[in-house]
Amino acid sequence: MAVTPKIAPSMLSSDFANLATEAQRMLDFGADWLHMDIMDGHFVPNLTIGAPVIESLRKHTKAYLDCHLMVTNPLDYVEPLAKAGASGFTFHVETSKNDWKELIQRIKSHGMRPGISLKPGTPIEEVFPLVEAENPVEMVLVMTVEPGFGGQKFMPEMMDKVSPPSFCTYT
Ligand SMILES: O=C(CO)[C@@H](O)[C@H](O)COP(=O)(O)O
Repeated sequence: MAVTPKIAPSMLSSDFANLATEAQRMLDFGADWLHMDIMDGHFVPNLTIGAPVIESLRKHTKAYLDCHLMVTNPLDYVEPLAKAGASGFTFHVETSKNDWKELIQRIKSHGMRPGISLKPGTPIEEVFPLVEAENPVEMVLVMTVEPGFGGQKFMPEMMDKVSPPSFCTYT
């Protein structure tokens, strides 16, 4: 199946006082999606944006808002982010061991696209059940940095998680 790469720059390094302008600049440079890093200061030691910022940005762009939920309780964010206009809702496998089926169902029923993310220390096999499920996620976000901050050094060893053998084994 041919996969078309998409460019989804993280807005984490934006001037948040001018987010709409920064977002348009990314789109003018050819971004397909806008990657929105949502952090709760609990799952990761940083606090960024939430539904109100997504809602404000949605008033200025029709772009795909690819929300990455670095939060301990992703279920709490489904309805607020759907109402705010989020397009994608990617949660972490480390925070959803027991309720990922409900999460996927809720995300989809609220009109958003479910994705799953995993930290560098989490084996890729942990997300296979969510990819293989009858009602699966539609994207896997392999973290190549520790979640929580921008500007970190790329971890090339993470590429083993996205090499064909890992998924060929799965498929
Ligand atoms: O989730 C994260 C970091 O927690 C990623 O979205 C990127 O690490 C954002 O930072 P830069 O791309 O600016 O380094």
